[in-house]
Amino acid sequence: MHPPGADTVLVRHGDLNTKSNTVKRYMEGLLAENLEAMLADRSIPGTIERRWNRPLIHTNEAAVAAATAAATNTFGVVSASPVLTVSTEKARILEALAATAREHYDGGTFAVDARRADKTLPYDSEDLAREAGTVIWEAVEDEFEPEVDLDEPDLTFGVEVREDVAFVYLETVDGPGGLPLGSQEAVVALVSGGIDSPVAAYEMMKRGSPIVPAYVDLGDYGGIDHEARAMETVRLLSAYAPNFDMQVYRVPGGETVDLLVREMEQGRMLSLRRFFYRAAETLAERVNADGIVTGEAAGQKSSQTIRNLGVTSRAATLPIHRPLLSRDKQYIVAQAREIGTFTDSTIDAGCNRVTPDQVETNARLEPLLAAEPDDLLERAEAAARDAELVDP
Ligand SMILES: Nc1ncnc2c1ncn2[C@@H]1O[C@H](COP(=O)(O)OP(=O)(O)OP(=O)(O)O)[C@@H](O)[C@H]1O
Repeated sequence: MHPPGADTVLVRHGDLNTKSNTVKRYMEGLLAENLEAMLADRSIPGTIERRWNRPLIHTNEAAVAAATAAATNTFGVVSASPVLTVSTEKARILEALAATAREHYDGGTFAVDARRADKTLPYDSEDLAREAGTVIWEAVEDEFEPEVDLDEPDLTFGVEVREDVAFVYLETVDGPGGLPLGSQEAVVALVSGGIDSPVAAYEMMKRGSPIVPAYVDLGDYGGIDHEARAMETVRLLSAYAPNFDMQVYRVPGGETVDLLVREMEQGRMLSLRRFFYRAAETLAERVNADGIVTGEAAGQKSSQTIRNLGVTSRAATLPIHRPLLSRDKQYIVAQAREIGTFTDSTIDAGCNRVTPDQVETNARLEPLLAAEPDDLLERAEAAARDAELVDP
């Protein structure tokens, strides 16, 4: 919902404001590039203007809702509003508010949220809010019985007055927050066909790290559905990063899984993790990434007890980031739904099928190393070198 004639999107960012001016300028530049790419990917007309702390997207009224949606899918954006731009003259602002009220008010309570960045203007935000309330009231009172509610209004008329222009809007749509993608170094994302790993990858992207997705082909223990699901989630994630390459490295792991199932009972799941981490690390060297991200959460599975994570993580020297470590499943599922990667599928494939009858929750490194194939980590390195790039 937007004021009649709105053809601009006001974009707000958050964490960038805590940076030094040089870093902030750099990050704002990245944000502008990412916004441009997002618009182009969705064929939305628009140009980006970098002003004050608020990037603006200039588009047209027919595209302003789609441009707002694109902005609120861009990392680093806290919120965005489709706005009508008018001069800072109070009469013009009040006129725009009255026209907006006539178009969109249909009963219920309302409030005015007025902000003023330029303290030299001949009116302050309180005056403006008061007069705006009266003007809106008068615009609709013939048809309705308007009511003001400053705490929980049905409709909020927003006004933001800057140095040389003012913006009038009705809607503030939340974005993901975080930092612009590309402002941190890349990480290799271990993605399976599950619910958690795409959410973990998304969390790293949200903090600015492009991801290099890696899927370990588990041979007969994975299967076509498992891989298809992993690819589909990467494809969905790539919509948040249209100007970043999101091809997937498919790491051949089938033979090693067969070997582990044949030769190990207890602990084989942990050795498989060690294979994953070392493969991811080798891949990271290959693509110049600085970390690994997984969807693991403390205690979610036997391989994810704090002790087991401690033992298996030693297969890699690069940091293994686990943004979901402290999250409950319910939270992760809600987040997966929110970002669009949730899948209802409950196919029994992937690591679950490798799990032995007797699970290990309390591993120690030395016995695990003694039990696993001697060349496990060399196998992982070779597999990462042989990994092929596939389109998700
Ligand atoms: N086949 C695979 N290829 C790449 N990474 C994998 C694969 N299987 C598991 N992982 C990684 O190991 C983590 C823990 O594995 P787990 O067995 O819990 O995965 P899952 O339940 O199949 O999937 P998810 O954790 O995504 O819900 C995953 O979050 C993912 O980062």
